[in-house]
Amino acid sequence: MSRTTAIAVRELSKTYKDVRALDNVTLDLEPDRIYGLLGRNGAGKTTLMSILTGQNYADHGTAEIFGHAPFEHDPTLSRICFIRESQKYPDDFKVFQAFKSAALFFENWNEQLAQDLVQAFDLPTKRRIKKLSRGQLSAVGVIIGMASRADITFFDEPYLGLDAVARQIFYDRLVEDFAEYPRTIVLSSHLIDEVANLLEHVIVIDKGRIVIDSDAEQLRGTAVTVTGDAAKVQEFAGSAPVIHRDALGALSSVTIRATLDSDQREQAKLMGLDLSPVSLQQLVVRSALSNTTERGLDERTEARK
Ligand SMILES: Nc1ncnc2c1ncn2[C@@H]1O[C@H](COP(=O)(O)OP(=O)(O)OP(=O)(O)O)[C@@H](O)[C@H]1O
Repeated sequence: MSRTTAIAVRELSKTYKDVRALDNVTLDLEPDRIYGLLGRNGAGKTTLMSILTGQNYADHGTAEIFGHAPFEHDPTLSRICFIRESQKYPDDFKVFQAFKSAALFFENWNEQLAQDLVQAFDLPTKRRIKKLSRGQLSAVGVIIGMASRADITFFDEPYLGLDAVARQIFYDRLVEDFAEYPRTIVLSSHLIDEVANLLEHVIVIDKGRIVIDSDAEQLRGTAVTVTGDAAKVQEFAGSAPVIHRDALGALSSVTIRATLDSDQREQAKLMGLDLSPVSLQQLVVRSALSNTTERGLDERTEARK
């Protein structure tokens, strides 16, 4: 593992009875970056995060955080904060007590940030946690995750029940605080378009396998949608792999995997074609769909043997 690696995962696999939740996952995550861990329901995101935080075991392979297996090394665990969608707190805990115990556990805890966020989310700190609404409960997790300023923070779909305004507060404050106190953030989310601008690096997992592991900017440049006269679109697309195709009479709109240079862009313009960028959400959805199709083909071929 190089000195610049925060998380190193090698050939990690995990099977629950007949479900292969992780299938030979290898990844390196650098410190001080915001990662998006994206994927469909049941793709393996929570399983991966729970192994990385020492709350679950892999059947095969290794996972290291700052050079240590998390479950064997307490000092490493205290550098990690894991906020889960269905975070559990002790019965009868009040909100402020949850913050007090987090402050004791996380050495970089920032009380001022916690208080600012309490105000921003309008959270009743004296109320018992079990009486909170679903969105308020999520706000407690978000506040702990942010105010912990842990070296690595995992947010596993932390927004359940948060309204659009509260989610925007979360995104804005995360970016603001990250700019001042960079750390490694791993954010798992289904709301890809909402979080797209936050992410510096994107990891897409599908059926336990990594299907995309790419810098977010680079990833956006790997596909383009070409729209115009169907024959010209076809000519321009040539043999580039097609991710998606829409036809409307003589017009067509084709999304291709290609990184265009300025000459090719000029050529498209001369041909009267329109080029538009592909959103992260589209790329992720298309990758998951093509993985499903390929896996389906693999499995059908296997079955015939
Ligand atoms: N304790 C368990 N016992 C059996 N199967 C499990 C267990 N935990 C997870 N699984 C299965 O493993 C697969 C991966 O689950 P995981 O929770 O990691 O997915 P996820 O990507 O976090 O999904 P979601 O986005 O829906 O939260 C799923 O098929 C799930 O049903």
